[in-house]
Amino acid sequence: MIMSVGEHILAIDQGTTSTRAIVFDRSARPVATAQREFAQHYPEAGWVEHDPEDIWGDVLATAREAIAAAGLTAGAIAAIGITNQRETTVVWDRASGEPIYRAIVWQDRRTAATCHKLKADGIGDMVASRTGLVVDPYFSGTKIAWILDAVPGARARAERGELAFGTIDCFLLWRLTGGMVHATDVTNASRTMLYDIHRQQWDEDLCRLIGVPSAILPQVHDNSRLFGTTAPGLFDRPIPIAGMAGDQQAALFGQACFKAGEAKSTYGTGCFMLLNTGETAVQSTGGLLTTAAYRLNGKMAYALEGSIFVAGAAIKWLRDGLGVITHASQTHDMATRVEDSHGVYMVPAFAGLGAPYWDPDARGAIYGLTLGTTQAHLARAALEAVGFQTRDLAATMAADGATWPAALRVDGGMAANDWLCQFLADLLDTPVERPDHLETTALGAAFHAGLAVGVWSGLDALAQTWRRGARFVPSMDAGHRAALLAGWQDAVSRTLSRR
Ligand SMILES: Nc1ncnc2c1ncn2[C@@H]1O[C@H](COP(=O)(O)OP(=O)(O)O)[C@@H](O)[C@H]1O
Ligand SMILES: O=P(O)(O)OC[C@H](O)CO
Repeated sequence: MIMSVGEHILAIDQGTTSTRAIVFDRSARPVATAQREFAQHYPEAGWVEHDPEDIWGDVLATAREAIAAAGLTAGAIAAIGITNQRETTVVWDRASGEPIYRAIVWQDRRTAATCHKLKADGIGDMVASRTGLVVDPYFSGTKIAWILDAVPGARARAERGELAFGTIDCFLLWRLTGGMVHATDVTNASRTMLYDIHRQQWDEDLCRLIGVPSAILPQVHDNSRLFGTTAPGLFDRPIPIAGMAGDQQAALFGQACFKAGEAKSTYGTGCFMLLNTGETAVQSTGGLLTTAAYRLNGKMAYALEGSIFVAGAAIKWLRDGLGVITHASQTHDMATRVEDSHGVYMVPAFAGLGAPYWDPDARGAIYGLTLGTTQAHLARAALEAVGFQTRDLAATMAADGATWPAALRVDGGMAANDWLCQFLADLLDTPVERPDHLETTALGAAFHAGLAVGVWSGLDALAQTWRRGARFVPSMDAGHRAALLAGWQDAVSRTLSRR
């Protein structure tokens, strides 16, 4: 264990649309937050990029702001925990530290044709059995290969060991340590389509087949350990970086879902439901992912994951694309104002469909429009789509034989919406529990870092900090639920690309 004088933990939560830094105290309460939204780049249809320099600038600025807003100096920070949008891929020059291309974001579909070819070549079973994933542009592997082929000379430089790949956690660790450490953690590695989650090492066969030289890959570590120390000059004192985890696994950890059979669903840009399956890596037959939940002291816990690409992003589209709302929270009152969605179903396949359909070529659709359709019906249909997709994941988990939790814990910006939480409870026929603050992703990163430096003694101490804010109990009758679900299934089947 690393000994440290401070008692606070700084969590960096680098998300898809914004970067947050949150200072937590020993009782796991957020004492100060700083947040910045950053630019999304859509250079071509289906492409999504971020500027890694924007991300780095925002991380540093929000980290400093949060420490100052808490009335602290770096000396009071026992450790930093990093959590991040997963899969998003950065390749940089080891000598200069400069990215050779913008970050290709997890939502980006540019490698769909490559993935179709890989599937046609028959590597789907190998990918599933070794990495727990499905062959899809979502994951980092084909994005890395794309950058190496698109940037002149990059492949040769990668083979000579001059370039480094990292997901956002890894890139930030590199920058925070002044280029001293090139490492990631098991949860982020398990999203690359290159990492064998059973043998817990990079898979040379997959690297060769996907076209990724192993010289580019980072070291892979437990989630909770000393990853490195911040470079001189970044803060008024060097701070240990002692926790790292992909944001969805961090949320599972922050929700204290430490036992097999406990699950959380996070509603941000997308929706990600993770069920802790303990030491057993459950292989889904229905399109869910098997993924590392966390590894502590060398011992792996696995999770079954359902990944939905569009949740809050549909609400953002109502605001920014259609101008139907000016603030996301308005959707609550709009959904409440109408009796039902008036037969409108929205299938938000803006970035293809993820679990359990895995159709990268599907595109969004709205069905059932009439002259009586209002903005409120559209808003309600967008919220309902999030519920229906969650129900699809839950049904697949049940079909995979997984133990369904007594209650589903929810978090993420969109979980602030009471109407959505009640609809989730009704559709899932399971109580939905919301913690008293929704920053569980950041908290999970703080937990990992705090465990490593002794701020918390172990998982029991962490579990005791979980505080329920609200509970939503199912109240929809079974016939109504079945009718709604039938309409949804019909809408989805009309949207699939049938490739
Ligand atoms: N009250 C609300 N009702 C519905 N959607 C909301 C509400 N508040 C936020 N959202 C949506 O949630 C998303 C923000 O959640 P957040 O967890 O910050 O996302 P991320 O970490 O993916 O950037 C946005 O897409 C926003 O449209
Ligand atoms: O940034 P978020 O919260 O939308 O999460 C993105 C996921 O990690 C993508 O797998």
